Amino acid sequence: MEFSTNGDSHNGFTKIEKYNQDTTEQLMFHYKKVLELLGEDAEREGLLKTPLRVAKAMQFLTQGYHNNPEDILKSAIFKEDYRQMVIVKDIEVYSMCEHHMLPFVGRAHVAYIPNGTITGLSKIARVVDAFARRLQVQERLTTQIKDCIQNTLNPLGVAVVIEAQHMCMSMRGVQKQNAITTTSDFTGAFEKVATREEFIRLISTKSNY
Ligand SMILES: Nc1nc2c(ncn2[C@@H]2O[C@H](COP(=O)(O)OP(=O)(O)OP(=O)(O)O)[C@@H](O)[C@H]2O)c(=O)[nH]1
Ligand SMILES: [Zn+2]
Repeated sequence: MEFSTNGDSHNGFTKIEKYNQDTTEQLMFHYKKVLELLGEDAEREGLLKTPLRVAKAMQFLTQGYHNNPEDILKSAIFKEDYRQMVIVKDIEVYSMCEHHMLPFVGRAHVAYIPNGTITGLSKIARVVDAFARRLQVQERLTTQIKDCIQNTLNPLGVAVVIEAQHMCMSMRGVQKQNAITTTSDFTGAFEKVATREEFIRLISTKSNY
């Protein structure tokens, strides 16, 4: 898959400028059919470029299949004797539920306790993105982030909490506008109640920044 970026940041996201041509053309073909099956006139002016736009959007939203999260973490590992909790909280999550291919959106809070090595803070958020930008269920997303950090950094423990709202539950189906789903997974030191409670307390505190 050819993905490249021009480094242009657009609303905080890097704009992808190049897509795999064959994949894009096939997606365009099928999305044009989807428009027609939904009762639209795919030839009307406003929809002419829609199959292309959707083809690009869907590749953007699933680009995580082409990222290797373990390599992301390994690209910035530093020896450091800090052995306390490191928490990156309020990481925006934009993912797609694998059942309806509708978004679920929320925040991830990730912590680990280093065991001789630390990783670049941004890499934690990049790992979240690499797993979120796929068709997912929130439970698997939570566990994959935890396993990746545990297996790559080998820290004393990892904790991941994700809070998210699922569009398939609000826009359609049961139509509950305010339901938030929380998932969590822990390893090592976070199995201890006191450590886990410290993590929960720290992610619940409002920052003044
Ligand atoms: N466990 C879990 N379920 C999810 C997630 N995202 C969506 N779902 C659920 O996936 C389920 C799919 O259920 P089905 O009965 O097969 O699909 P459906 O008929 O469209 O169900 P409704 O949404 O209840 O209308 C629904 O209950 C969704 O709420 C997720 O991340 N985790
Ligand atoms: Zn869904």
